[in-house]
Amino acid sequence: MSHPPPSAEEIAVTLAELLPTFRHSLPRKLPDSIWPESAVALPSGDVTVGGVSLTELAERFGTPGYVLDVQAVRARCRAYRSMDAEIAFAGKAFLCRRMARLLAEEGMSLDVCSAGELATALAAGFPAERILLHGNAKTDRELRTAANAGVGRVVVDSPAEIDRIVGAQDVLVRVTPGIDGHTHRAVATGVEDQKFGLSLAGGQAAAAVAKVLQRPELRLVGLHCHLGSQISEVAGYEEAVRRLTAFLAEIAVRHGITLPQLNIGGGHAVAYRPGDAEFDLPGFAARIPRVLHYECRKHGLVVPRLTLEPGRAIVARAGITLYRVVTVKHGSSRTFVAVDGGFSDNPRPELYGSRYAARLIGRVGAARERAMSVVGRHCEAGDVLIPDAVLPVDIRAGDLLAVPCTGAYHHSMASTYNLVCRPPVVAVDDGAAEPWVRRETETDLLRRDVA
Ligand SMILES: Cc1ncc(COP(=O)(O)O)c(C=O)c1O
Ligand SMILES: N[C@@H](CCCC[NH3+])C(=O)O
Repeated sequence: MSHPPPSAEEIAVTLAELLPTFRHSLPRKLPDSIWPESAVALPSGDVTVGGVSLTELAERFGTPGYVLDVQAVRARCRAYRSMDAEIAFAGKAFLCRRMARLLAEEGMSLDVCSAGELATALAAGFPAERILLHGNAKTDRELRTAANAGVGRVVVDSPAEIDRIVGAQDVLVRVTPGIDGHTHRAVATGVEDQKFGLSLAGGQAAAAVAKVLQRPELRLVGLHCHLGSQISEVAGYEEAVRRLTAFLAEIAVRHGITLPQLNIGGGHAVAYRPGDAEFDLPGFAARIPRVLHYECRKHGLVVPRLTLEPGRAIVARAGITLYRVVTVKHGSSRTFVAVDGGFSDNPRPELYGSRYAARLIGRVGAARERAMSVVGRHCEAGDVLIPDAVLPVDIRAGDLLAVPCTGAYHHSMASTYNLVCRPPVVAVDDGAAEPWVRRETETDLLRRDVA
């Protein structure tokens, strides 16, 4: 007996039922903007990054651990370097010797803000002339080390510092332009009345310029400003270019000099969770040089060389943190998934209320998912990594979790709170894993404990 052919509606229902199963039976790229481009989800529930299995990385190097996709970092360096500008990576986002060597290979410059960052860059053989020294409280030792090493430029952040700069040095004056980048107030540095820079409106920037010019061994090469961090709008940068170009014109009139460099800092936002606002780099690359050229023409200035200082936008998305679930506790109103890391490897949720996503790695979890709190291991009730992570309901001790977009300001802000050792950084590239920074051990901790 022959069956009547299925209706279009029946075919659609069958396909819809089969599709999820089919989808999970093939490797697929992780769809959202928060994973490195190379991330692939496998039918087993594992994820590979840079061609390396995250499950294998966790087994080989332990957890918690930071994973860094080398090609993702290089791709971001190249995206920025395609602009007609000097690109100085902000070392505070993530720095180790191997990273400094990668940056040198990619033709980047480097912004350092401490003796430690400077020592790391120099130990890696990073060309000193491509280093800029930042900081609102540079010590004499740091200024001396920079001078001895032949560091390219010092970015002046206070009037008193001008007297303390050692030797013949190229300097930029850091200007506070009075621009709100609409970001978290802890990282908003373009606005008035805070510790960074010299106010444009208040005249402190103009006074600093005059003071630098009084020291003949210093060469004033340009102006700098940094609006803040995790800024998603381009408009603030356009306004910064307008205000700083007007100031360059004022300097030209008052002192008869044309400054050849304009550094408008970094701060370009990334998405930490799907749907978060991201910085529009192509829009920025199209608009900023146009505004700069227009303003320079208007003021009759030679167009200065533009410098950018992205940190987060270069490394954030290249990084992933791997955690092992230690215990799952069902509280009165929520489930707590406690992992073997936390505040010490990621203080950003507590500092800025930053939000992340997490993914179960290495097995296919229950189809049903629910929001739960991924919490750290530290002795603070606020040590909550993700208050609302959507995870399979059968999550259990021993499971592996990956938190993407942790390449910037995670390793660099890690602490040893509770004397918990800091995680390693393992770089992945073309199917191979290479530790760049090893895991800290209790012996490391005790080495500093000298009495
Ligand atoms: C002077 C300076 N330049 C560049 C950066 C890099 O910022 P981001 O990592 O947000 O690009 C910072 C940090 O905010 C900074 O203080
Ligand atoms: N540490 C901050 C950014 C500060 C930028 C340094 N000026 C963060 O994790 O977002």
